[in-house]
Amino acid sequence: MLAPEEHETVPSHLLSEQNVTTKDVLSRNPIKRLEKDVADRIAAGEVILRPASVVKELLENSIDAHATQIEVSLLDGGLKTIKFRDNGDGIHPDDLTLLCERFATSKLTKYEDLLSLGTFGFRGEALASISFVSHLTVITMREKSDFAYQAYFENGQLVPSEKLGTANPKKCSGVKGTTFIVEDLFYNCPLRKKSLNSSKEEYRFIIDLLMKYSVRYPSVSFSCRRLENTKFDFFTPCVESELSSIGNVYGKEVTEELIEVASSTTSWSLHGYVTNANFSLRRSQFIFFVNGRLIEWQSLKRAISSLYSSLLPKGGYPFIYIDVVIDPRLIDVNVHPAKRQIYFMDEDNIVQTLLRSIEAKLKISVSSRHFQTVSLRDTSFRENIESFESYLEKRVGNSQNIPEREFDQAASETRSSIQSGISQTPSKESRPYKKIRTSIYHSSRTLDSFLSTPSSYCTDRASEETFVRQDVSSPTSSCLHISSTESERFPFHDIELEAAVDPELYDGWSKEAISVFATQRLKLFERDCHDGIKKMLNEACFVGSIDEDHILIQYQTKLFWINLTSLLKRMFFQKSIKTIQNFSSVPFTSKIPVYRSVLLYLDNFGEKLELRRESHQEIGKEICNVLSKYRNLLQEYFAINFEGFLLSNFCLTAIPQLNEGVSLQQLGKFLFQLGGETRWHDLEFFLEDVCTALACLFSYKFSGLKDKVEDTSSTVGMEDGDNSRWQQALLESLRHSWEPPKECATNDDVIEITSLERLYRVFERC
Ligand SMILES: Nc1ncnc2c1ncn2[C@@H]1O[C@H](COP(=O)(O)OP(=O)(O)OP(=O)(O)O)[C@@H](O)[C@H]1O
Repeated sequence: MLAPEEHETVPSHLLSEQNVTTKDVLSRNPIKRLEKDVADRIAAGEVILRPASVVKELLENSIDAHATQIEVSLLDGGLKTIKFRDNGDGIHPDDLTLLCERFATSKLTKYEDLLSLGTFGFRGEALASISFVSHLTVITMREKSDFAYQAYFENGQLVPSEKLGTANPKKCSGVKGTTFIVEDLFYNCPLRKKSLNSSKEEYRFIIDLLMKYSVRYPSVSFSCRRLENTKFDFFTPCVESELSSIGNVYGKEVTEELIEVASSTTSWSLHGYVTNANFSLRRSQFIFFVNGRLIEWQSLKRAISSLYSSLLPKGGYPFIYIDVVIDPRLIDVNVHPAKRQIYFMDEDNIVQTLLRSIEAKLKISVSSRHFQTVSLRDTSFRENIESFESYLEKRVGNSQNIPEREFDQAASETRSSIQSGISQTPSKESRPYKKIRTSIYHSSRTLDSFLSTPSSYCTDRASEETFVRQDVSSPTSSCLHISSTESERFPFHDIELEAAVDPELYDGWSKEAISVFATQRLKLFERDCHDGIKKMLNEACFVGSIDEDHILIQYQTKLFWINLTSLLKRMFFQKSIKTIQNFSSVPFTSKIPVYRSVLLYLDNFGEKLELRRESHQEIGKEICNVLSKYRNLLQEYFAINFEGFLLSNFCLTAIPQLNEGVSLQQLGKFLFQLGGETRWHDLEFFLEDVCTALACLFSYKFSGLKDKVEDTSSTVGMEDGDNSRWQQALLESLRHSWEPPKECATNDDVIEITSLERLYRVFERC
């Protein structure tokens, strides 16, 4: 217990000036029980994260209820409505009262049942959670029953009949199975709703989930469509094997490249399919099932990724499907609210055995590999493998034109016609993945079929005085103004860009991991700091400009030749690392069209980069695709914002504030560098590459700098030339806190040209 006087030692920062007394600060908030509905809603938020979580829970219930057909229809990516129908066992009308009550289940009666669990469900939590965060309607009918029953639920309970003005549950017509209608998801959790992605992305997550389950459950037919459409966006017929299902869902091209792996012990067995070393995807696909349950198995994912990383080309990833059946007593499924992870007693053994098995099989394919590697001028550019996501898009887009099935009508003949329609329709898609690694820099393919060549787009650099700068005249505005001479240069038929990557792919990229990276790098900068150069830069005065990159400065009695551009890059790089996750975003008043900016840059500098003119459009398109795909990461960590999903309207809308402005001319280079040179697959590389691109962007002159320069006492021999004015302003930024590395003293960034003492000696000799 604290002595009374010890209470007075409250940290001063807790006391504001507004007459807050020590007593107020110490007044306690007593512990109270949360209201039941608040507690239930919080618990529900752990189980139901997004529309895809609802579909996952309902899907698992359907499989538990022996369904062989599952149909999902969505309005607004599931945010407005999820209609989910199965042809499973149905629910007994007597069970409807408890159906959505928390901890009410037909699958578990005592704790020990967990040790022999043969179902997905066991907690009696899923439907309750859904009913706490949405309006839920259930229509269900059991076999041989005369009626179906329709029931409305809210907050875990049947809505009282008086409130509805009709019986609840009430009898209605129907077919065997259960339909769930989930409306206005998160209507009472506005923050959660806000944090969700666009409905298009939420829709993708659901399709991705259905794809994975359809591989593991080939005897179940899955379909998904937008509620407003009659045609299915995704459909899988019942097939005999997982391999056929992979072919149907991910493409025959993948199945042709798969190797089967299998292994077993007395307590577990596994089998699966993995792609060989001659084949790669642009995005990894890991599908892990344990005892029929889809899980995230991070340790296995990491181990397999590192095995393939030495075999596949940079930017190439494998397709992995592994199904493990294990004695239920050796796992604990009750470790994650959304059941995405499980605890294994024999995990290391399983992982090691599987790795050995994959390695052995891969060795065979490596020895006969037919990978062609083209040496790239700029090796960090992505291969021209068609992207997995656009491939999915195509498959999803090429949906079968199947008439809508009514919810309340049995239509088995429709189903069989759907299935026969599918099996008879040969796949028209072009080969989705290319085995041959080619650089888009050197690709001879052009996009002329859908893009007109922007011959008039080549601009004279001198006339291209297009600058972006912060509005210094208005201190309240943090917007950048563009005075662009750009006009609509060329028409093109539009191309849809890739949407953002699945955030779950980057779940290892936690805020803590990024802070650790930044802290380590900053410590390194400190350790590697050249104190002499630091002091000199702080105190030196500008003497004159040598060229765009170099200046002369005077420090004490010495004259130094400085590579200003190189020092600025180092400084802005450090500043970027320091600010990761904390950048303030500076929006452009006019958005920057990404495709045209990159083309402008390539038209001017492509030759220097040894790029063929006819490949510029293709590179531009690929850069837009990559930036569009990783837009969420760039926004979250660097405040670099994009908008638009079409090539024509894809724009850069904001950049982080590292300096007071940037040159529009440099923006083209920046976008080219960001999209073409960032290594997205690894957290450290990603952070480093984006910081490098930002450093390059901000270390060049922009017109606003000229206005900022005044004659100061630190200026000697001021020249009128354009360079010297902005170089002086940039020299000022080098005086701020940063750590010039020791390397600057040896790599010609800082060279002592002469000193007063040496000059005296020369004069003396004269
Ligand atoms: N599609 C369905 N067909 C038949 N019965 C169902 C269906 N969905 C749910 N049920 C019944 O409703 C009960 C409650 O379902 P709920 O999803 O809330 O919990 P659970 O599946 O038992 O456990 P968990 O919360 O772990 O998923 C189930 O135990 C099952 O008896």
